[in-house]
Amino acid sequence: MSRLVVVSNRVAPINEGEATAGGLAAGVMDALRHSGGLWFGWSGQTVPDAVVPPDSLAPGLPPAVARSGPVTLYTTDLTQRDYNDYYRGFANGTLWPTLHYQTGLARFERREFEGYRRVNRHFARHLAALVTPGDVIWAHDYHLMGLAAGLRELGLRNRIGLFLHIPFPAPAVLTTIPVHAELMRALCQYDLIGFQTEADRRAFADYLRQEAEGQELPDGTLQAFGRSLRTGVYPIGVDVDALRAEAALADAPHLTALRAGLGGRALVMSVERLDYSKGLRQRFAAYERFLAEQPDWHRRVEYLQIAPPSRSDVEAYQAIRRELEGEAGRINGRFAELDWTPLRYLNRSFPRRQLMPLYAAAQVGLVTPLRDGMNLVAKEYAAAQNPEDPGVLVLSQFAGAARELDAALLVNPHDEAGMAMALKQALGMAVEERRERHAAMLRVMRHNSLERWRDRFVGDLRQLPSLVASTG
Ligand SMILES: O=P(O)(O)OC[C@H]1O[C@H](O[C@H]2O[C@H](CO)[C@@H](O)[C@H](O)[C@H]2O)[C@H](O)[C@@H](O)[C@@H]1O
Ligand SMILES: O=c1ccn([C@@H]2O[C@H](COP(=O)(O)OP(=O)(O)O)[C@@H](O)[C@H]2O)c(=O)[nH]1
Repeated sequence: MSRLVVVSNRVAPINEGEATAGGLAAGVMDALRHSGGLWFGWSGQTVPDAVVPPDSLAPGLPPAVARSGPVTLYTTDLTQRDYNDYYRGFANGTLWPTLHYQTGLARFERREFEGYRRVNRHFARHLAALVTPGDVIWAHDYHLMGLAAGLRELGLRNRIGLFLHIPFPAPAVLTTIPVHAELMRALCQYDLIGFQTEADRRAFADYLRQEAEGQELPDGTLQAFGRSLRTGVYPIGVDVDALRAEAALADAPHLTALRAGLGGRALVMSVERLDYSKGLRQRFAAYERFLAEQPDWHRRVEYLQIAPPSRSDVEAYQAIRRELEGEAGRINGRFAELDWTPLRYLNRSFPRRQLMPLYAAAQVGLVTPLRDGMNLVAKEYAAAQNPEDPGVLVLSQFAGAARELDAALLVNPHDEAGMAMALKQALGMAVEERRERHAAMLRVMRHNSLERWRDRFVGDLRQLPSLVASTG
């Protein structure tokens, strides 16, 4: 069978047990561990600009190689300029906010877009030296919308697919990016584009129809910018059994410490990168409202928020961090007692295997992003629960996960009063209802597993008729 070559900006840490930076790295590593293959991406390190001359067409330093089980990891450093223009600039200053419907936080600099294209071409050159004609190439996420175009320029005719982990917005939102047409033209050099939800796939097809005179054929093929490509919906899943085994480690020392601190109080828990798209500000406000309206819950509940800093050199991330620090202090100042801290706010990351027993100990998982491609934490929380006495997942209707986990308590993350009510409902929910909701979520998660996500995407990519794969 043809070899699988994975490309993403972020790769998982090589050392087992280190905290993964986000759902993509966690999901791809879990998926690749079974099938094996080659994974190429950024090392997470930057080097001074002087290492690579500014106008160099060469891809820079040769990639470093490491092995993690059956996965061979090739990683490359970014120069400071590339990091600034591509990662911090166009990817996380323009694409991330816009694709999450936060156009007010997006900026656009032509120079950064050029940097984005330059790094995509550099990735393509590195990759071209590693792949053979029979390999299938599976690229990931918004950082690499231009990778297939770079590979085609170098003459590669391999089947190339992209899975977009984050939302694809309505055309009216995407077109706020001044270079949307150039970006989408490059994106159409992929043979297969996968989305988390049908709404995302539909929005992409709508864009091509409305803005690029595209067409959708009866068999689902899209035609635009002189290309034919396929699309599909592949919700990323989790390995329920592996997560349940991690969650069952009841003697973990950090769990003992948590239990001692709780002293029998109910635990409400949230975990995410400190990102404005995750809805922390609105969630803090909802919790404050809950405490103000439900004095009988004082001293009987604690909210643990784990929020490791992320992309901290992007201004919008610095602003949300400052704001949340202030809010956490204010809420505790308003309600805390000598023997009760209602909100514990931790700005550090934990390895996932340490998080799982904590989820299992939490009566409520509060996952309320303003927008999210999927949100794996929602699935991990549900997987961690004891089926006989499960906790309740309170989930944003705007997370991709809500399409599958509709047995959760769904909330609008902009509705503080609604979230406060949902929290009360979750904390008081009878065990029969909790079991029913949990069983329904577990059924969906077992069906839409991580394995199925990988197998369906890679299977569809492998099966593309060669005509589709080679036109261009
Ligand atoms: O690489 P970083 O800049 O540190 O950010 C971490 C990752 O965040 C995003 O994750 C997304 O993928 C998840 C898995 O499919 C999905 O559940 C979540 O909703 C998305 O936000 C980002 O898309 C990744 O590229 C980043 O590596
Ligand atoms: O301290 C932390 C915080 C998060 N995560 C993991 O990071 C991923 C976050 O993925 P999600 O899809 O929820 O959001 P993203 O960060 O990718 O936007 C999940 O697997 C979490 O378990 C982790 O291992 N340690």
